[in-house]
Amino acid sequence: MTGHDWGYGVEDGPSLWHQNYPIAEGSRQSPIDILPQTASHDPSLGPIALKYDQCTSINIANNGHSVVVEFEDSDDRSVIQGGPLDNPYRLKQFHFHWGGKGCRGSEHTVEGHSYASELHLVHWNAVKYETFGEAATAPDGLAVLGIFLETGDDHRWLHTITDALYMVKFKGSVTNFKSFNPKCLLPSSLHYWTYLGSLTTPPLHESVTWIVLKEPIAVSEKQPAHSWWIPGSSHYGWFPIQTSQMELSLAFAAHKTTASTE
Ligand SMILES: NS(=O)(=O)c1ccc(C(=O)N2CCc3cc(O)c(O)cc3[C@@H]2c2ccccc2)cc1
Ligand SMILES: [Zn+2]
Repeated sequence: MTGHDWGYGVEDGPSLWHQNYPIAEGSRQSPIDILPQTASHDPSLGPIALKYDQCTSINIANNGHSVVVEFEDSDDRSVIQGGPLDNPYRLKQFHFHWGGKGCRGSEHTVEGHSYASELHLVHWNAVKYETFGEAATAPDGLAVLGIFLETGDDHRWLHTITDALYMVKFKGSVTNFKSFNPKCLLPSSLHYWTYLGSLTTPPLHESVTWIVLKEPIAVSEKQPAHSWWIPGSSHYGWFPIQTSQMELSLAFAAHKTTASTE
């Protein structure tokens, strides 16, 4: 998996990915434009359940396409279940899709409306598959929870992540990022749309059950106040950087409360 044969530029962007990844022209490719009026209500779909209490984040890394927070996934301590899923799926990582300077970067759209950004919490089916890599190629291997980010009030905890971005400026950099619980990134409602789709980046495997929350979370204009290119990344990673450089341990020390989710 070379990280530099695709990107978001003119020479290597999404419209060209099919050259190296023919599945780009497959039958269940993501992202999509979500049309709530035509989405069929499926009464057999129950609520999704997130068990993130014993979350163990390990590190934050810049893989050249995005900044990813990895989790310990050796057991079922952090899982998503319910909704369209037949069994629990383990949290593996989360990452964001930000837009270019001043442009809106969500991957999914709702009736053509783009959001400022989109958070993806990536989970894998450890009941049926031995490893994440194996699950990532299976049609029921992954479940990704998509959460839209909209500009609005200052998000109390997002600064913890944006402050950490200083540590992973360059592609391939990794830094410790312990005890971050993504529960604080959830909106108050877990109402969702769901469909069978794919990874939104190469290798574009058609292995994702998408669960996209209807309610966005708010990030303040201040948070993406200025953004900058992540040197060394093939992706114009316009990540919001806070002016206040808070000590990461200090931010986590404050981070003992977990958001309540219904
Ligand atoms: N946006 S998304 O659909 O939620 C998504 C989910 C997972 C992954 C992921 O884990 N990938 C794909 C991209 C990638 C790039 C790398 O440089 C890398 O080292 C790993 C990955 C992994 C991946 C690679 C190969 C098979 C499966 C996953 C990427 C995107
Ligand atoms: Zn993603």
